[in-house]
Amino acid sequence: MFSFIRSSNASFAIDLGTNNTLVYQPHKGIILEEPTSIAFDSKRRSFFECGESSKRMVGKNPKNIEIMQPLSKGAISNLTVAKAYIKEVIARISRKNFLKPHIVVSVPSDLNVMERNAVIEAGREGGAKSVQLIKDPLAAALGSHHAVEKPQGVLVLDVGAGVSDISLLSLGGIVMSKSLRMAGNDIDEAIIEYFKASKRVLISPLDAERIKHELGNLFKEEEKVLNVSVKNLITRLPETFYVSSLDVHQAILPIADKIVRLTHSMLSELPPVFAQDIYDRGIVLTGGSSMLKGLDAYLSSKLEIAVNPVENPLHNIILGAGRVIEEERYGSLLGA
Ligand SMILES: Nc1ncnc2c1ncn2[C@@H]1O[C@H](COP(=O)(O)OP(=O)(O)OP(=O)(O)O)[C@@H](O)[C@H]1O
Repeated sequence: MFSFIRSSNASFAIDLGTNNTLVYQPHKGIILEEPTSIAFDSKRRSFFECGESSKRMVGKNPKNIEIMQPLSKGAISNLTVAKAYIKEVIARISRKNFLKPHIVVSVPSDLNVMERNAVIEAGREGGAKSVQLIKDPLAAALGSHHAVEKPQGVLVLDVGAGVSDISLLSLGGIVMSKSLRMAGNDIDEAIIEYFKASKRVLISPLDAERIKHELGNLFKEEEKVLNVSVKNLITRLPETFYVSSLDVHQAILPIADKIVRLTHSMLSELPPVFAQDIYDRGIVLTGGSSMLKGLDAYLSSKLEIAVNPVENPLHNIILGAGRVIEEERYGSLLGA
């Protein structure tokens, strides 16, 4: 299975997320962490900047330059853009290596065959010698040092940017999983919509994310405010607006409740043989959006189960995928 690790071609693990891409090189660690975005110049008909430098152009780009995201809600939404993006990532990571690399890409557990094939095609045409896939929940559990290979249940809730996924793992595989194509980006969107409808102001996506990070809290606390530049939808003019954490709380609750319902539906369908394990150990909470203040306590209070956030929610999938290429015993977790 793991012949490629010993071959002369380099191997890399890639966490290709809706918002963030991370790359792990065996025995070096994380060597790239960037936004999953690429800029396209329609005048020259070519892609040029990718990652952080393309994200910085958002909102400041002339008409001929489009900032594109190859993924939407965890899956490749535009194959041409995805190929160009992966090609750029591979060019960067294997700059000093003339051989095509082997790559292991972590993907959401609910991708269908076409979506998985799109990742493999994008990887191969992007310049990889071979492409293998690992499912995000398995990588996340390994990255946070849970023993996925044992005959015991581990329940992982991953709330990323585009997808919320809850999976029950045992004996190195996924026993069952449920997902919702809704996560951190939808929280940003909910903030924008709330302020549009109730305050008649338009907030930019970047500010909505900043507001979420700084003021988002699923429990009502003492009011905090943040000064944000907005467009007044009545006067059509820009202005400075004070965003209140109490409004942000109202805006984000509906999405959190959808994540509660997803988790509840998984708990209610747990095979009895795993119920004891899960109620003893609780739910492993990961993904960037697990850092939304109060999410662990909110889930725990609504579902009456322990919810344990991982230490490194933005990195544990890539660290787990990295372990798979470093430790031969995990080779069986890979698939196509
Ligand atoms: N402190 C924070 N509070 C709330 N949300 C946060 C915080 N830090 C990061 N996030 C959110 O985490 C999300 C990114 O998480 P992550 O990198 O796990 O997603 P992804 O892998 O790109 O997406 P997906 O797994 O859904 O394809 C973004 O929506 C971001 O706003």
